[in-house]
Amino acid sequence: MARIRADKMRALLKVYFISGSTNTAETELANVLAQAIAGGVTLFQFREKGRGACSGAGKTALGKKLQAVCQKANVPFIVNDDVALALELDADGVHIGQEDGSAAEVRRKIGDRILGVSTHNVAEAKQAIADGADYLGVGPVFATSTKADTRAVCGPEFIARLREEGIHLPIVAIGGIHAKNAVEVVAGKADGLSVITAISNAADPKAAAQQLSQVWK
Ligand SMILES: Cc1ncc(COP(=O)(O)OP(=O)(O)O)c(N)n1
Ligand SMILES: Cc1nc(C(=O)O)sc1CCOP(=O)(O)O
Ligand SMILES: [Mg+2]
Repeated sequence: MARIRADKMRALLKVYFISGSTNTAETELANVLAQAIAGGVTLFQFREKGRGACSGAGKTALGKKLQAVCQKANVPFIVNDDVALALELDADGVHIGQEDGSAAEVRRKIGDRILGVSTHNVAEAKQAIADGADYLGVGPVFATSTKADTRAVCGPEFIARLREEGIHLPIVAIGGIHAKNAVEVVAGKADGLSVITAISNAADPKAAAQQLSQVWK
């Protein structure tokens, strides 16, 4: 296997759905994911965090179930934070943040699998690139109530600023994105839209994913 090419990575980031069992009122997250994929989700991140989240064997079992949904539809399956679980499941990749340890070490552990790293400024972005990231997660571009410990809202225009500073790795925006403001993110030079509640809380996850997908057309 070889590292993913930047053009393929950009295509996968277009509609990046992130979720865990605590993000949806629907008891079967696998159903929400299947509907979202039918609506055009291009990449999925299993992020099992927060009060009431599964751990241990329950987390592994849920991960396997969601991975099977992704595999059926040929959508790559990324694991948030938990490198050991990603290796156990033979996931397609891992996403880590600045508080999750060394990206270089994660790259050594996961080989050619996809590595995403959250970055908030040019120095972090350059370090993530040097460490072997395949894409950068940048946010929060808008206010979000899904994650309490975010940095300050940076606005979608921050991504254009990173480009001007010479950061050319694929970038996915995150934080408070929904169908109505997604167009601002696209105009701000992001390669992709990553969302939790815009899909996980939607009455119709398929339609929600379709609307986000439509922004790229
Ligand atoms: C695509 C994407 N971007 C950013 C994040 C946030 O990662 P992190 O800062 O490590 O926070 P947690 O998600 O681990 O709470 C992400 N998960 N995905
Ligand atoms: C997981 C996460 N990371 C963020 C960051 O800024 O790094 S914002 C965020 C939550 C995104 O959820 P929603 O789409 O519901 O706003
Ligand atoms: Mg993290």
